[in-house]
Amino acid sequence: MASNTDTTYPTVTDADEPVDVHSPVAEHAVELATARKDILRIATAGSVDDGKSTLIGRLLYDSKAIFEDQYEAVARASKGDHVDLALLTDGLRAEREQGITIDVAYRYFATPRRTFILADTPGHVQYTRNMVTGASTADLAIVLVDARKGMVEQSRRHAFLASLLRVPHLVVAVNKMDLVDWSEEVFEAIADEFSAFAAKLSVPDLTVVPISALHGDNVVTHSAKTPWYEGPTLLHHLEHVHVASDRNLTDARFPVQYVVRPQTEEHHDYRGYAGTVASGVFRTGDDVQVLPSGLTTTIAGIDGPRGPVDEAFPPMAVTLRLADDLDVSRGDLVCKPENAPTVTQDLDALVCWMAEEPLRPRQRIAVKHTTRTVRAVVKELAYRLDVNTLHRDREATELGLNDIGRVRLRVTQPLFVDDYTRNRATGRFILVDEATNATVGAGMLTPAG
Ligand SMILES: Nc1nc2c(ncn2[C@@H]2O[C@H](COP(=O)(O)OP(=O)(O)OP(=O)(O)O)[C@@H](O)[C@H]2O)c(=O)[nH]1
Repeated sequence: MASNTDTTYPTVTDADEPVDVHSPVAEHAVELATARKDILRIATAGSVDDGKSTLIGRLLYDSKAIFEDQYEAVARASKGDHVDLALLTDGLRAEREQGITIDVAYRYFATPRRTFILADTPGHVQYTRNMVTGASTADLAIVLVDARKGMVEQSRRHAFLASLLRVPHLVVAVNKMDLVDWSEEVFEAIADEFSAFAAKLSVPDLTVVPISALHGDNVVTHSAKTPWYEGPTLLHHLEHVHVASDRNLTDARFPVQYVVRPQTEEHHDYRGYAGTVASGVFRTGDDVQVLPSGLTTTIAGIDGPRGPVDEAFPPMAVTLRLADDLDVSRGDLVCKPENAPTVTQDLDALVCWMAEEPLRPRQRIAVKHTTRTVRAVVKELAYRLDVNTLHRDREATELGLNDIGRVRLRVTQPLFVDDYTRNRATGRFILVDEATNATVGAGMLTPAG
């Protein structure tokens, strides 16, 4: 068997992010994951001016994730008494958006305990779309609320989306506490209202923190202004929230991203299948099944970026070597014979529509599911959901921009799917306009109800 320790294989980039598939950030994430650092993926949401940029700036600054010269530039550009940390975030955001139509910017920061990948989803325009994009892979969502305004319609909407996307942990950051005199009553009223709403949504874990992003209170260090608050600071919670058990380590799913066949003399008989483990655990010697062929074999070896590894689990990017020379190609799925996903051409999903041009029955569209892209036709729109009242409008004939509804699709080739509630990686897909290649929707395969 060929050894690969001195061979550089291309890095897997696109199995984990639904939209920003080729970003260097995704590559970096894979790097970090394979280095086995503990990673927390965070999605942020808030309405305009709630202080999201300031909070992100504060987290980056206080965790020393920015360079001194960046801070000095921001300090010089700030008006008034305070250094405007939002300039930092907005500056980065502007840089990121130059020339590319990506709405979600990913940022990194790290503490000795954890590495954080923060999906910064601009609140004002198309927030549903941005949040769906950012939150579908998130371990935790932060919803910002302005303490002066309390819970507003968008807070409800963001909490609803986080629960719809099955984000396991929700944090409500009650910001601008300095503007309500650090009032415990104001904070408690918001916390109570939010908890009551979250209880209706099956939010598994809710934490509410009183903060001032501008002044840094309870963001990284405990504030002397809120002696009545005994909970964790925001960063402490982010560092300690327990996420390992949120990952599905039961159902082994490895969507093949590409076949690795180095063209060098030395490695001419090497063949591996590269991808990111979507769920479950793969070990050398395991019996596996490849879909759609249904053929079975065993794993001869697993190669990580730094050489062979004994086992692979999500979200590690690895190359699997199989004992038999099967015909495996991009879009195939490696799983375990006794625990295969559903193979189907009929998708029944909650779809969040993200295009100006509405979604309508009989429309043709492309479906991108894990590493497989297939053509599809919209068979039926069962209902459109009102996110504020949770009412289902069964008379609806189309889904407009940012609408959510239950849609049935028929795809031209089988997909290997799981229920989204069980497996976020194989239970979601994105909808792509065939003509423009733009992402126009995101779907979650959840049981019809
Ligand atoms: N007093 C006070 N002002 C704050 C606090 N956090 C943010 N602000 C101010 O609120 C305004 C809006 O903050 P941003 O961080 O730009 O708000 P945002 O939600 O990120 O807005 P977008 O980026 O446009 O979505 C700015 O003037 C901030 O300085 C806070 O804790 N206290």
